[in-house]
Amino acid sequence: MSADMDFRLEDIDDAEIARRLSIVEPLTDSVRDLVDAVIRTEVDDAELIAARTAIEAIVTRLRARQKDKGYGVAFTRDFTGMPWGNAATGARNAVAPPLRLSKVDGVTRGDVVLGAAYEGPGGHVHGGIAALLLDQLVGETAAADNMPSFTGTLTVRYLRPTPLGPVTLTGRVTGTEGRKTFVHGELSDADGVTVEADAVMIRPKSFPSRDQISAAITGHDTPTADKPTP
Ligand SMILES: CCCCCCCCCCCC(=O)SCCNC(=O)CCNC(=O)[C@H](O)C(C)(C)COP(=O)(O)OP(=O)(O)OC[C@H]1O[C@@H](n2cnc3c(N)ncnc32)[C@H](O)[C@@H]1OP(=O)(O)O
Repeated sequence: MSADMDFRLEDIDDAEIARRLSIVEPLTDSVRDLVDAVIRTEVDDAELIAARTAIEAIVTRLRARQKDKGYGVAFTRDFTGMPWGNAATGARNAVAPPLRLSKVDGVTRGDVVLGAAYEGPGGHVHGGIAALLLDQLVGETAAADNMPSFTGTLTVRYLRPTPLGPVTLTGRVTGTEGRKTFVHGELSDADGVTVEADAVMIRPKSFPSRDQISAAITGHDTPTADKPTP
């Protein structure tokens, strides 16, 4: 991970974050609903074509103003991260299931319902989706002070198929060694663990420090990442 990662300042407070989320999260939910409806609908071809026309009109409206590339990661001045485009948990990303992870007493945990959009084997969760969620889980578990580590190695064991429906994710740090953090993660259904993962998370030597990022987003410097982190 290098210096050209997209960090930027959003000079807003918690109330403004909440206000923005109150607008975009329902929009993202509606798009998830749309994806689910397209998969499961049994309406006739004329209805499908009419739906496509309506969706294309909405896409044109949204593209009236848009970013050049991805959403990037915005930070407030007090270093609250807003990774709203994130593929696993982004608040503006309808590809991501509506997963929110939180850390309590060293255990990261989250609950989410995986519907038709996440199917692999019939009626069951796609293995890549399980790996995606576990990767995010181990990432957030290893993150300290909102500074991410990156996945070096992720070993995933599929113990039994995971039925579509509600699942729980739990992760905990099992050890640290220099810039490496070892994390164990589990994805479970109501009957227990279906997929487990062990990860080596690494704080890259070329990653800018929190101070460098802070300076970059407030316009005093750029996160050149020349100086290795200790
Ligand atoms: C808003 C807030 C959000 C906060 C929350 C954000 C959550 C985001 C979660 C998403 C997680 C992701 O998907 S991250 C994206 C997927 N991952 C990536 O793209 C990573 C790509 N790879 C890299 O960038 C790099 O290769 C690194 C960072 C993995 C390692 O680079 P490095 O820093 O130069 O490492 P290096 O000095 O060579 O090695 C350091 C130590 O790690 C070991 N090591 C090196 N590579 C590996 C490896 N792949 N697997 C295991 N171990 C490794 C070495 O043997 C050494 O051990 P020793 O000699 O010290 O014992």
